[in-house]
Amino acid sequence: MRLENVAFRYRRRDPWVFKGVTLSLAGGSVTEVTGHNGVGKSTLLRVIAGLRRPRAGVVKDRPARVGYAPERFPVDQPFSVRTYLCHMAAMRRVPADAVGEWAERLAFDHLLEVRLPELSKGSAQKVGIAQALMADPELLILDEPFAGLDTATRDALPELISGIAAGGATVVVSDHQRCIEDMPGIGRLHMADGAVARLSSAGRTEWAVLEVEVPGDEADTLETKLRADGYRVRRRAG
Ligand SMILES: Nc1ncnc2c1ncn2[C@@H]1O[C@H](COP(=O)(O)OP(=O)(O)OP(=O)(O)O)[C@@H](O)[C@H]1O
Repeated sequence: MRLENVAFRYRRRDPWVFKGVTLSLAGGSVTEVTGHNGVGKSTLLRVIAGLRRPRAGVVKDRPARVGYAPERFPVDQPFSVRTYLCHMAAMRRVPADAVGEWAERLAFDHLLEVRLPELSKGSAQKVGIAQALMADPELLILDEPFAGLDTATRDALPELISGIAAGGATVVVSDHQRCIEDMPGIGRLHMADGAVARLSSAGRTEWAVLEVEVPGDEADTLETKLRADGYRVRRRAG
């Protein structure tokens, strides 16, 4: 699919979230979107998914079957996990067996009878991811899927994502935590100042290690900033 000169703002008098965005997203590719908080990653993902219409420009050749997992899964619906997922499966004409299979793969099968509002943040995140994956999507959009996940699921998700891309789907992931940055062949989009730049991985293969000491109360902010700018950050205790 392709975005041509796409611009978006929420309301007519609002500032543009982004402008002049032209990019192609190939079938079989995984693309990581990075950028500071509030720069417009979720908004770009919603436009790519077709949930928001661009105010200018065009989106061409969006695949028909889209799976989208929002940054925060809306848990205020009065259903159990099973009822919700079976309903989503029926809407997408997916056999109901898929619910149990995905619940097992994402390790929340013990929560199928729990009501959505009673889920923990990470478990709700898994349900949101499952409903996106279940649709056998040709375009898969995951907005910060790693946030709040337990280690086992966080470790398993990159392989799941690359498997879906290997089947020909176009995958776009916003990933503050940089959990998929080392995925072979991954494409990178970086958002800043209302523009989207494609970063090449060429020239980025040789990494230097720089030790920096910062005041403890600034460490979290700085870490987030550095990660959003595309750097790898490792914390040392003490
Ligand atoms: N529904 C909305 N209505 C109006 N403005 C919005 C809406 N959603 C987001 N915005 C604004 O659009 C801009 C981009 O927000 P967006 O959530 O896309 O950023 P983000 O890069 O995903 O942020 P984060 O990293 O914190 O998730 C922000 O200024 C935000 O306040």
